[in-house]
Amino acid sequence: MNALELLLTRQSCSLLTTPAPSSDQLTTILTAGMRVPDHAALKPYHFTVVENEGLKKLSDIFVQAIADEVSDNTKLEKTANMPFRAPLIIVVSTCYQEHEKVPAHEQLITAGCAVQAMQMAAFALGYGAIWRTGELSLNAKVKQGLNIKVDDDITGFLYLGTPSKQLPTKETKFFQEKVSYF
Ligand SMILES: Cc1cc2nc3c(=O)[nH]c(=O)nc-3n(C[C@H](O)[C@H](O)[C@H](O)COP(=O)(O)O)c2cc1C
Repeated sequence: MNALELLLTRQSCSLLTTPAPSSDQLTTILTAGMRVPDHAALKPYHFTVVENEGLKKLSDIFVQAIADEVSDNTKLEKTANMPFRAPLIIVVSTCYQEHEKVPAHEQLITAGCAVQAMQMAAFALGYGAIWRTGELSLNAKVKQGLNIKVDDDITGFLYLGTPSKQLPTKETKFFQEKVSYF
């Protein structure tokens, strides 16, 4: 797949199964994540790779994070199952740094670019992926369980794996309504 084909046809896939990217492929994906636009080269992100027993650990963290507020078993079960929607998850979080020229929102954007870059690398390798956040990404107990500082942000849970179903190609979104010429 060439670069333009990737950019013009990419789409997320939420139906993911094994195999996950191999160790070498994961290296490629993480390396792509490091190659993002980054003002002052702060590397204001962290990647937590969740696989194998890590998926169960993440599931436990999710459930414990909401257990005090939620008693509905269906919701608890749904939450427990979330990490098992893919064989590999990369949690991308920020590592905000004080910098006179680089405000926090720019650092968040860089971390977001890393999610996108890793998703694109996964697509180029023939895998599917979807970027998720949701209320758990804002939950302090989830951050604590993942060793993420409470003042940092979880930019995304990038779910990765092999598409279990070929989804129809989405229609092209036309740029005309979003572009003006000055
Ligand atoms: C920051 C961010 C957070 C997102 N969070 C979720 C989410 O929690 N759940 C979800 O189903 N999709 C989420 N999405 C959307 C999907 O990643 C995906 O972009 C969307 O389903 C549209 O599919 P497409 O990428 O094929 O256009 C999020 C996207 C972004 C950029």
